[in-house]
Amino acid sequence: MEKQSLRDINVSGKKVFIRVDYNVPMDKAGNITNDTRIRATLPTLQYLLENKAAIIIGSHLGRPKGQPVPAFSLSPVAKRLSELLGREIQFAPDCIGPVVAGLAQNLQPGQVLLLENLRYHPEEEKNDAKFSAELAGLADIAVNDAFGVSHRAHASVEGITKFIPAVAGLLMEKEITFLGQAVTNPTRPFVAIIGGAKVSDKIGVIDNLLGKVNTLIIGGGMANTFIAAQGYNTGKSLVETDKLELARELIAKAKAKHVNLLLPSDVVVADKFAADARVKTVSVDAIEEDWMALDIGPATSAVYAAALTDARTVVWNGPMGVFELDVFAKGTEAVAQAVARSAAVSIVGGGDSIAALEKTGLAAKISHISTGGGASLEFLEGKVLPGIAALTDK
Ligand SMILES: Nc1ncnc2c1ncn2[C@@H]1O[C@H](COP(=O)(O)OP(=O)(O)O)[C@@H](O)[C@H]1O
Ligand SMILES: O=C(OP(=O)(O)O)[C@H](O)COP(=O)(O)O
Repeated sequence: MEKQSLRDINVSGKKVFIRVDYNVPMDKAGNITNDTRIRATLPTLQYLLENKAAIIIGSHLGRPKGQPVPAFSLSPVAKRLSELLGREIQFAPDCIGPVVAGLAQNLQPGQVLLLENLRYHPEEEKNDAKFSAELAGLADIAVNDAFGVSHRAHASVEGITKFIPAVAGLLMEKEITFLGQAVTNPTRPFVAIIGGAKVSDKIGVIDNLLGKVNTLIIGGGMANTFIAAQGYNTGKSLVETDKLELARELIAKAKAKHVNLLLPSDVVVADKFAADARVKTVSVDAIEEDWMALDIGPATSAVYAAALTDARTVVWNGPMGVFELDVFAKGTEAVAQAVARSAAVSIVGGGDSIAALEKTGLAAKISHISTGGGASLEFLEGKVLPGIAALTDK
């Protein structure tokens, strides 16, 4: 790796601000439903503790839009981290301000302080210099172990590196090494699978991916925009209406580039977003006004599974449906089974994608589980992620 990592510096007796991605899925009651992103940072935290650093942890959770929204508090994460690390974690009521500065100042080597959600402040996402400087003022060194958010030029990810030396954490190092190897010279056929709900964030990635992959499989919420772009009614489905033209261009571009672009031919529709909804499978040209597409249908699953049989490299971000509800999890399960069965080097990334994969029990069959979804897609595109670019060169 061209960037310095924790191993290249001396952290003994230092205060270290570590940016992590603890944006973990939670249920409505506030229980963490998948803690992979927390567990993935333990080697870095243990390394820092063994090397006698005082640790200040910063993270976002969800998208609270610059407001202190209690449902997005990191408090449940503090509890889980304490259990996993087997030691007490101090939890700060905010991420900046005099109280936090006092807690950071008194922090001793071997102690751990978790800050409250960085996105409670709009300055985080604006990459505000004053906010970055205030975070930097808490510590001597910044460590980026938040691969999952390194495609965002945010204050705690990018801005902070302008004020204190910044290096990669051990998770970041692992992600870069693995994804780098897999995507520099992928064994073909190379298949990318994109689904999930962050459509406007990720649809732009498809343009570049069309220059890299042999087959592109689209499912989940992402598929609905493509279904609408083909002129079909999508009822109450999640659709990004301002991306229809882009979706049409992508369909045309795939054709011109001879990329096998696979879109659903059938979908599972429901009359509401709930486990007890009325549910049926319909062809994509038969979605009725008051219904919403919440999973790919069985015919589509079969086509997608067949397209994965001969794959040699697979990158997957975004579930094929609302997998959290069993009735809409079948498409994701079918694709997970096909990826697991194939001989491909497989990379599955993203907070919800990891949760979906673990629900299928097939996680052990995947070559690399990446903590980043959007980040791994942008890395795959060949983009330099701002959070990585900002780290100190070797
Ligand atoms: N057809 C759909 N309509 C609405 N939401 C969907 C649909 N398919 C999947 N989803 C939702 O997408 C979410 C995950 O999307 P995303 O955040 O993009 O994935 P990741 O976290 O893996 O990057 C899941 O919560 C899932 O319920
Ligand atoms: O969950 C995340 O991304 P992902 O859904 O692409 O895996 C990261 O924590 C980034 O979150 P963001 O997309 O709200 O910036």
